Amino acid sequence: MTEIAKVTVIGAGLAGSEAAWQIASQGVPVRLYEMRPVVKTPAHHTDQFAELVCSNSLRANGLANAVGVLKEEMRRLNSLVLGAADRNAVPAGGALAVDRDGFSGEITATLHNHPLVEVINEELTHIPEEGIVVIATGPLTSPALSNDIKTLLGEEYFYFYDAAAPIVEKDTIDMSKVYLASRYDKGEAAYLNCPMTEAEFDVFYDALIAAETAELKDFEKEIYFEGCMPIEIMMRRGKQTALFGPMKPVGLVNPHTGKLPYAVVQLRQDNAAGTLYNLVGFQTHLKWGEQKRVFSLIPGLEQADYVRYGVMHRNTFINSPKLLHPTYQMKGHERLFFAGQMTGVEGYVESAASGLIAGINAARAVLGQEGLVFPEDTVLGSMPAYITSADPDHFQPMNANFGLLPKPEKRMRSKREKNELLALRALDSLAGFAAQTGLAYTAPEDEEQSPS
Ligand SMILES: Cc1cc2nc3c(=O)[nH]c(=O)nc-3n(C[C@H](O)[C@H](O)[C@H](O)COP(=O)(O)OP(=O)(O)OC[C@H]3O[C@@H](n4cnc5c(N)ncnc54)[C@H](O)[C@@H]3O)c2cc1C
Repeated sequence: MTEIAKVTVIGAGLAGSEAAWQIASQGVPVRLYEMRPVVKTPAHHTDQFAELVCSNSLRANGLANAVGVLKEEMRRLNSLVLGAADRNAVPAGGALAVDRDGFSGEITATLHNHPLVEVINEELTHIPEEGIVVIATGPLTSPALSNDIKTLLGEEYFYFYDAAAPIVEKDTIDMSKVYLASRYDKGEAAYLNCPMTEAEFDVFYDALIAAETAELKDFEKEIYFEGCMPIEIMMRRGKQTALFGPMKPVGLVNPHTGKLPYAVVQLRQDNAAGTLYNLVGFQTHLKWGEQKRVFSLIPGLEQADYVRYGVMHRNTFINSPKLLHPTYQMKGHERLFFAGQMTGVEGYVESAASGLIAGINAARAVLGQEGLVFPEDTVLGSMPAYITSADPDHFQPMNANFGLLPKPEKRMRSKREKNELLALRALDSLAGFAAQTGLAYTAPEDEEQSPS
């Protein structure tokens, strides 16, 4: 019998651990490289796999929230990370929070004890030149490997920090107050514009410069020197600065009044489906609650729902819209897979979810099977669909959210009903996909017993 080739997984974080598990679960051997504790990162404290570097919460657990649906999908596909999280859960209301040592300890032991997993505690400084490789080295990828990846991808497609503006759901914008226009009517009217009077701008300005900001970690302080300025810092330099910058009204006559507004906040379409819009130039370091409070002073955004708040933090990630297939394979280098935060998915669960898909597909590549593109109406599939189809010129990482899923066929009365429908549709779609592709799938007990 011919020996099955080993897959190399680099990084035993949330994504790499899940990827290694999924590969080994398909009978394919894995060589898993983890540099800790030999080489440390600025945020990890232990030598354990899948260490949670900050909060011990994996966020909402129910189906009312997209990240809850994502967890349920992962449970059904035999996820190591979700299994360990459920077994090490601590009381946290509607959230899934874990005993961090128990959680990471279980994942570490499971992989160490797996007969198909060889663990090597070593920093890889170069991408191996042969074989199938999953690169899952996370937001704090070691500098040597970062340089090697940057050389492979091209400097312009590799980023060291994430300076993202908030993103809102289009359905929650008050469309009676905003207008569609491009500056000087050039090209198609691509922006939704939120106009402000001088009095509205003054109130907004005072609230913004006094709002509370999140604390920067020491290793994140370099960010501001890379030429990226948070909106609140720009505003603190003087009231006029933003009026000549991101809030400049020139060329944006308000068709409701026939006049130029005093200031404008522009919203740019963020996904192909047109369900999400970002606040152009509003990268910010304000605390999330403060963003909701201050940005609700922008006409049209009073009731807006945020699928992602603005952030500025150290984050190694790549331009996935240019570089990746939805299988998490690199275009033109299909033996290389990327997984985790570095692909532009954001969060513990999302990182593990991308590891799950990359792992399944890496094993399939070794076995000579075609890669699987998960359906876009599952939360698992909506993430690679987003990161590989977003605008490459303004690409920023993204959390799981219902705005990434195709709209329901019929209009629902309330957002709650719409989300319920999207959640059930996602789980149905995953069950159908698993049946069709032969993916190992565990139905929940009530589904198994149902007569249909
Ligand atoms: C400071 C900080 C706080 C965060 N807090 C949260 C939070 O509270 N909630 C949340 O949902 N998300 C949070 N995130 C975002 C993100 O979800 C986590 O970083 C998550 O751990 C990403 O998973 P990952 O598998 O991509 O990377 P990681 O979990 O970081 O795993 C990458 C692994 O690769 C290893 N590695 C790196 N380079 C090499 C190399 N050259 N050779 C071998 N091994 C290597 C690292 O040691 C690490 O173990 C935070 C991120 C940061 C940076």
